[in-house]
Amino acid sequence: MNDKRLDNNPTDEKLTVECLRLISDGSGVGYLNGIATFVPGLLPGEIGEVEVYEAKKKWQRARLLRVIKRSPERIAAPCSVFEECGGCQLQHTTYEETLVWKQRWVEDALSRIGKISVEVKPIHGMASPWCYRNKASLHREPTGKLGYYKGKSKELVHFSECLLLSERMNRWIRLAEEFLTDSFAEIHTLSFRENTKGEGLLLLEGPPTKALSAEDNPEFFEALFKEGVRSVWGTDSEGNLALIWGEERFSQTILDMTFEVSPLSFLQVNSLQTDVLYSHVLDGAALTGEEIVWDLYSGIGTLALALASKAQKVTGIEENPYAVDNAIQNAVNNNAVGHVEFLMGKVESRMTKIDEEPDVVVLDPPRSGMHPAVVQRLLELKPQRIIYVSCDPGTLARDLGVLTQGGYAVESVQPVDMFPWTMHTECCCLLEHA
Ligand SMILES: C[S@@+](CC[C@H](N)C(=O)[O-])C[C@H]1O[C@@H](n2cnc3c(N)ncnc32)[C@H](O)[C@@H]1O
Repeated sequence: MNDKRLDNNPTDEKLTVECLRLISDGSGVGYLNGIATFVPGLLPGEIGEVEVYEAKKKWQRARLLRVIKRSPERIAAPCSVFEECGGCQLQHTTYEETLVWKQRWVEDALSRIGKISVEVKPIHGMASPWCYRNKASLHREPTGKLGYYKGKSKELVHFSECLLLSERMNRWIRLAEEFLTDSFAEIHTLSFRENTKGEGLLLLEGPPTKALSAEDNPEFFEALFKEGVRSVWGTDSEGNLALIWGEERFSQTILDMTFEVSPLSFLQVNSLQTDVLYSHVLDGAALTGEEIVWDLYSGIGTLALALASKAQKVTGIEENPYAVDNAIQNAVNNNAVGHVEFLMGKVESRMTKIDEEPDVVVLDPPRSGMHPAVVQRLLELKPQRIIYVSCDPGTLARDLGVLTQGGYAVESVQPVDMFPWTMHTECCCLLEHA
């Protein structure tokens, strides 16, 4: 059936489409003979010449060949590899316009998927939306060249400067390209992290062939140290995480608290906006000091510890053992021992074994949202307030739909732009039990 349509509509045929809106992957959408046609790079109000490369019964994807009528919101993408690189989807329009669309995507998801009628607060954008990422994962070619994957492919896109990273982190990447040509040949991925002090951590990933050693390339480590990198991690001969060189502890400051983070633990990638996001969580939780609080998907304990001084007790649940170790140490470092407990395991199974009933639940699941068993358990426990932090409006809307049918009201939805120029949007939602 699909092939037949493609036969009737050969891929090299040039067609004209008018873009009506942006969908949540950043593509423009218009209609060709009543078929929804998704065109990355086309903006609302624009007319584009396109060619279809994938056709289904009800929708098709097309490649933009040229813009015939231009939107006043179109800008020249500041990044020279924007069109090839999969990292950003929205650099062809103004920052203000990207915020307008992110706001709409949240509103649409909540009403269409969740069937929720709520006024979404204006998105909290960034005053300066560049150089915000504190983490970069680069893939490596045998030549030593580093790059990002192009879209969902394994094709590498090289760049001289990524505008989402600090100048310092871009320099670390150049150093790695310069020095890692012959040594560490088996390394296929390099992940840098930078904290708010400008200190860095590097994780080298590859197959567990032999233990990595700083002796194999001392010039590289010296050069990194001069530029602020404080530790390099890799694997030992059994494939376990091992410090190759430098300081064991790497920490990040959030809301004036200090958190140790292992190379394999989750950390919010936008340091400035993390404070904004967490402030909304603290406001939503509205703690008086009496409450039993759960922090589900607690990572290195950032939210749990930010809440601890205002609660009777906070219990965090997290499946990543490195993150749980960090959280336990972070409780000691931030004088919260006795107020917090961190449990390791999957939220869906671990939460059924806790012998206490929470008044307030804060949760920040991965993009896939909550496991259905977690939603059901929350409906049984009926905490008075739930603060749901989400990086995916679609799964957020799905979960909120179930919670609202089970007796919760969505009191507020606050989008925060944690990922400028990309299609991603973070939200902090407050729910109250009736
Ligand atoms: C989006 S992060 C949030 C972490 C933390 N709240 C923060 O702001 O840094 C999600 C966390 O959930 C953990 N996770 C993912 N699935 C899980 C599950 N089924 N049970 C427990 N933890 C899970 C991940 O390891 C990660 O640390």
